[in-house]
Amino acid sequence: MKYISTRGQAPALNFEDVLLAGLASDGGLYVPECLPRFTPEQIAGWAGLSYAELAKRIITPFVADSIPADELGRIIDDTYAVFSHNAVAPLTQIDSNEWVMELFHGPTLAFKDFALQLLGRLLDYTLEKRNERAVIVGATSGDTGSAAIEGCKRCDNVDIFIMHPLNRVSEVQRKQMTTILGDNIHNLAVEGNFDDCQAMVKESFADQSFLEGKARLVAVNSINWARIMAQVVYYFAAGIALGAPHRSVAFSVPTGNFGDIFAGYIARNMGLPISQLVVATNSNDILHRFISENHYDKSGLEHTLSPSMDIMVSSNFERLLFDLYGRNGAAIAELMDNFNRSGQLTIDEHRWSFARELFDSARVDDEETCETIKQVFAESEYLLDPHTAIGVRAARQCRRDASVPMVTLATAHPVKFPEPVVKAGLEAPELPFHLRDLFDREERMTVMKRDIKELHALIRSKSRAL
Ligand SMILES: Cc1ncc(COP(=O)(O)O)c(C=O)c1O
Ligand SMILES: N[C@@H](CCOP(=O)(O)O)C(=O)O
Repeated sequence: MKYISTRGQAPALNFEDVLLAGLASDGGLYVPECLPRFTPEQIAGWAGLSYAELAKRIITPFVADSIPADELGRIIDDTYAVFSHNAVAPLTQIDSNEWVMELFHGPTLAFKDFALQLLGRLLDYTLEKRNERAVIVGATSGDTGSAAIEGCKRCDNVDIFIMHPLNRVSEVQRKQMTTILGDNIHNLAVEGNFDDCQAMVKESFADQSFLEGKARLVAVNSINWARIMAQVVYYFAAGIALGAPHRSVAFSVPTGNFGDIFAGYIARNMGLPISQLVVATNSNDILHRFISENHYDKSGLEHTLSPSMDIMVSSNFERLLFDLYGRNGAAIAELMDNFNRSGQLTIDEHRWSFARELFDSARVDDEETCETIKQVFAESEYLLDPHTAIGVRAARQCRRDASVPMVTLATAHPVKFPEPVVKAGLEAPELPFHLRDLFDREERMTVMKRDIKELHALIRSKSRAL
């Protein structure tokens, strides 16, 4: 399978090179040139498979020319063996025909583990095989950081630098990142917001001269196609459990960088009958404004009770635009150029209407988030984390057809975000056994300005590869 850039100028690559590439050299994001499509008979035949077996069937066509089947099988088995629930992504019913898919049974208690446990192993395998070293630069609003560190901490061939916005992640999130100590792990707390951190990641890919050709720069954010690929699997898992391919399914997805919901869109294009995708945002509602009014415009970033979604510029939105513009890279390059200059974007009406056939959206503020946590707990004694609460509220607001199962992605465990739980008048849950001493562990991080030169100097001084 070949991968092409959304901006049409970068060379087409195979999976291995895409895994190691991050952003394309023209500033675009890599996507498969042509998606594999499964027949209803194939999908029906997957009922009852374990999560790992299902993952092998879905991931194989994306990686087959880079990773032999037996290696891939071993990597996938190892990846999903570390999850603490046998079902890996269990479904819990919270109302009639309404479900949450729990994506928080991995080591760091958020959906990021699904892709980053896999990515760490894929990187390890690939770098070892090529005898190469890599520098990872990532941005996090709280969850990607710890999942990436957990996923890559054992890779001897990587140095990992993770930027988070100073004082803008929850205590548990920060501790999960900063207490994993190792010579190859570097936590950087940036005086800025998530968008600043993400912009510095992209600037680093655009000009890699600071590496002096001595190491590869690798992305762990969802700009890396491997992240999206791994996240496609759980849509199939939920859909099949609820009757696909004989029955359609709808999903509501707490959304920030548009990676998770984009994986749902890909699952649909691969043959899963998804009839509706709900983009659920917090007050940082740029994506809701696009879906509801065809107006994508950058405004100030607010600090909310769902900090992982405090994101304004959504990287993966470009991947959707690429499809909406008939996969015309030149058109996307121009569109993104205009957006970078003006901070605004509106697309042709017919393209937007096409997106609206599948996508709906809702914006949920902090007060409504706490109300929803309280309401769902009163209805079913099920405790939602604030991001999932946004998803559930949006699902209830936007649902098109009550006969279609509606699944909200439970993207994090509530233990990571005690503040909104307590504000909802409920008791915060206790940390699970493997994190019980989290608050006693030694922390290590460096505070820095939003300054690309400072970042690159730090990387040069700390990376073992440079
Ligand atoms: C808990 C949680 N929910 C939802 C999201 C949003 O997901 P995405 O950025 O893929 O849209 C994130 C961060 O990305 C997150 O950490
Ligand atoms: N919410 C994320 C933000 C980064 O998104 P990513 O999916 O592109 O890695 C986080 O928790 O860090």
